[in-house]
Amino acid sequence: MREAIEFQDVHFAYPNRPESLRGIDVAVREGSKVALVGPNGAGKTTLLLMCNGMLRPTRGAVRVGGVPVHYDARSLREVRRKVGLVFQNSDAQLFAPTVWQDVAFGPLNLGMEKDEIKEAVDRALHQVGMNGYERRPPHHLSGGEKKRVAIAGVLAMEPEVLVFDEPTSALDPATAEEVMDLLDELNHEGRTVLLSTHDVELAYRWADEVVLMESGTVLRHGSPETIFSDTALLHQARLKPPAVMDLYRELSDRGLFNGEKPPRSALAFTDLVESLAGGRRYQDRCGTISIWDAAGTDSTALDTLLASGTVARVGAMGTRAKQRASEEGIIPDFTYGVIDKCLLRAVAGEDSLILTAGGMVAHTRERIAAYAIESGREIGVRTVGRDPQEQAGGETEGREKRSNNEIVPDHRHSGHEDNINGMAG
Ligand SMILES: Nc1ncnc2c1ncn2[C@@H]1O[C@H](COP(=O)(O)OP(=O)(O)OP(=O)(O)O)[C@@H](O)[C@H]1O
Repeated sequence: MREAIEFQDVHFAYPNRPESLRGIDVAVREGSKVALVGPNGAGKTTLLLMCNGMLRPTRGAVRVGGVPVHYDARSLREVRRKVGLVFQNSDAQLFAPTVWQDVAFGPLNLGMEKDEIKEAVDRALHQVGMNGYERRPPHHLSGGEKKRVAIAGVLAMEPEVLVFDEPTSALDPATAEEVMDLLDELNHEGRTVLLSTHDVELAYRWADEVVLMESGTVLRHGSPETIFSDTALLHQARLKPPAVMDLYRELSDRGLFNGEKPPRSALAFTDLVESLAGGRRYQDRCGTISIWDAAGTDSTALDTLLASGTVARVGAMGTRAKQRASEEGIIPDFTYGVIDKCLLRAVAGEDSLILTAGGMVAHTRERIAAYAIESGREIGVRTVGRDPQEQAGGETEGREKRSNNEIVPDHRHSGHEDNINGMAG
């Protein structure tokens, strides 16, 4: 796999200051999700500003897509087309009088034709769920909305790599999770995502790879499990372990675990505890997860499923799905960590429905199927309106009987958000 961005022995000092970066060697693989983690002043922002040539190393080299950045106007234009940078503070990024003008700024600068600009802006606003806000002044938006517009401004230039400095800082927990969902969506579309954060919970469950920085150096680059299970390393970086890792370690110290891989989510943690407690205690029969493609126009099959009363919980995953849920009058129970939450419900014997769109439909099916195989559970999965119920290995008997005895949940009028749970993955 190619490297999206490479830093080779990168040093950097702000004028009249000691070095903020002291020999950084890091490669970010194409298509990966990488978190730069470290305490205040570690050099995360400084390193991110190198990704699209906003800062130039005082020594060393930066390569984007295998090509060294040369810092002349042509090379910088090329790099900025490939790498989109979203600042920590959206107010520093948004300056035009309207949302539309703000998002159009990048494409305009790239010299796109009028029609192309319109198409790029519409597409980007749609992607982040901010269509309808075109005429609004950005400074009148909420923090979460500003962040989405800032992301749209970058997406309008169709970059291959997205770089976010502290994407969730100053956002409330639910908005932060929704922004992370959006980042996942963008990654599933094939983009590399690199972000900086102090939030160890976020980095632990989200990232494929973690780069731990301290005092302008990389202390370690590795898997989230390796980095967050190393107490001495975290101590050196003045960070604390994620809650799920803390629990895992305490239980390990009491001899309850025996070298199992540390879990990264509530789902994985629950499975681990259950297996050590002697296997399944309840509900041999798992629920079915139905998936509805929110990009589709026909909602007849969705109406039929909801009217059947078999769906105990509904999750909406991704911007398009959340918009569509609102248009259909559905109030979702889960709006983040949706697949894991529906898998947890399925294991407890409940049927659920996931609204999602585009490439996320296939991803959701794959993730459910992979979990069913991994856990040896018979979890039903089907795409609403497309295929009959499939069983990831199991029988369906008893399903209707159980649902007939349940109170029919009405997702079009009620529903609730789960409490924010730092462990939900
Ligand atoms: N514009 C600047 N001028 C001078 N020094 C700076 C500037 N920006 C950052 N620094 C210094 O560079 C070092 C690294 O700062 P940087 O902002 O990159 O760290 P960080 O890991 O992103 O920190 P934080 O998590 O607090 O945002 C710090 O010592 C900081 O004081």
